[in-house]
Amino acid sequence: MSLYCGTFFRRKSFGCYRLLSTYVTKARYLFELKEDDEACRKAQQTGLFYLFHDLDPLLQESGHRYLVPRLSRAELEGLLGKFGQDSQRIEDSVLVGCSNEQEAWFALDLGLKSASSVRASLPKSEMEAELGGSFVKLRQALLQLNSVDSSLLFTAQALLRWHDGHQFCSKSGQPTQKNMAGSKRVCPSNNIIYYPQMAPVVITLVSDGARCLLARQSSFPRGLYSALAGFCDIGERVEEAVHREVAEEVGLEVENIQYSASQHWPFPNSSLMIACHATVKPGHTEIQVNLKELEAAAWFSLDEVATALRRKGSFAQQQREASPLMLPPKLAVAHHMIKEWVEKQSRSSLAA
Ligand SMILES: NC(=O)c1ccc[n+]([C@@H]2O[C@H](COP(=O)([O-])OP(=O)(O)OC[C@H]3O[C@@H](n4cnc5c(N)ncnc54)[C@H](O)[C@@H]3O)[C@@H](O)[C@H]2O)c1
Ligand SMILES: [Mg+2]
Repeated sequence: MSLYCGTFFRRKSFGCYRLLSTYVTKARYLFELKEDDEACRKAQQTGLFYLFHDLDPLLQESGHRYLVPRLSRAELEGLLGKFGQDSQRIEDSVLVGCSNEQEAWFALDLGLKSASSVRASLPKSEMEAELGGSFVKLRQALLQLNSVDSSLLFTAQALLRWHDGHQFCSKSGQPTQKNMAGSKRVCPSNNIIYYPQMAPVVITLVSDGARCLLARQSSFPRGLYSALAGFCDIGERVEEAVHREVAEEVGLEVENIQYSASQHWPFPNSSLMIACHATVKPGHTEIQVNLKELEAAAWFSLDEVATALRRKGSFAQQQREASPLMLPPKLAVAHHMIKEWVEKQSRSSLAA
């Protein structure tokens, strides 16, 4: 039997040869780049770069989709040169992933305002003209990106935003320094290490066995309803946060909490969405909406939700067609949970 097959190959590890999957090799490589500044600096020589301007990613329109261009080191140096910047600026980039072939991917923001002239914000429209693309608000581009690109851009934007907001040590007030990969910042005066943070958020799809509970905030597009979401309080377990958020927002007590999925969500800051299903006790279904948090909440039947899930078109199109219920886009974990609930309910009504 050959020791080489498909995505597996040999690597010397702990004094003996063993097979490592492509995934494990990638994970170990990324770990090395985060830990070792020299290795990361070397990876920047052959890596690819996603560009941002003031946290908006560079995108290129292609029909109804957006493509996400990446620049080689040589292309990036050429661009920086045209705007009077030297290649030192490349070290401001943050590591966001790598290919199966260990080509490292970085994100670099050339538009963030900085006190230093070396880190000057480069002019947006001139850069767009030079690059043949535009810097687009990530929220606006969401529906026109594929899931791989959106996930990568979510990570990149969150990391760039975190670095921009953590330039100073909260203890000493001194400037902090980014490591080469951008996986941490250190205060040189007291060696405090700061790591990028995410806020845990629970999102719960409550069911009474036949219907599911969806709610909307006044900031949502007209007609859009989603599952109940809320930030975890410090010291809280996920189950406690689910109980509390549902009680706070709609005045119900839930049971049978089941984890479904999770997602990193960059809006408005970096959140880790933890999606759960839960049920209310039979008969305990009367909603009391907390109007400080929500504009409305209601129970929806399987038929109403399944019909809304099948609807295609942008929110604007659906609003023009006066759709009675609009659901979150496919890439939101709320969509995934609602779909999961519809599938489960449809299976059990078929079996009945
Ligand atoms: N991806 C998805 O499917 C999906 C769906 C719904 C909501 N969300 C996200 O979930 C998040 C939380 O939902 P919500 O707004 O209903 O939360 P919420 O019900 O906890 O209410 C928000 C309020 O919580 C407080 N808060 C406590 N900790 C906070 C923190 N770390 N950051 C910001 N505010 C904090 C603030 O007062 C804020 O106004 C939102 O940011 C939203 O973007 C994602
Ligand atoms: Mg909420």
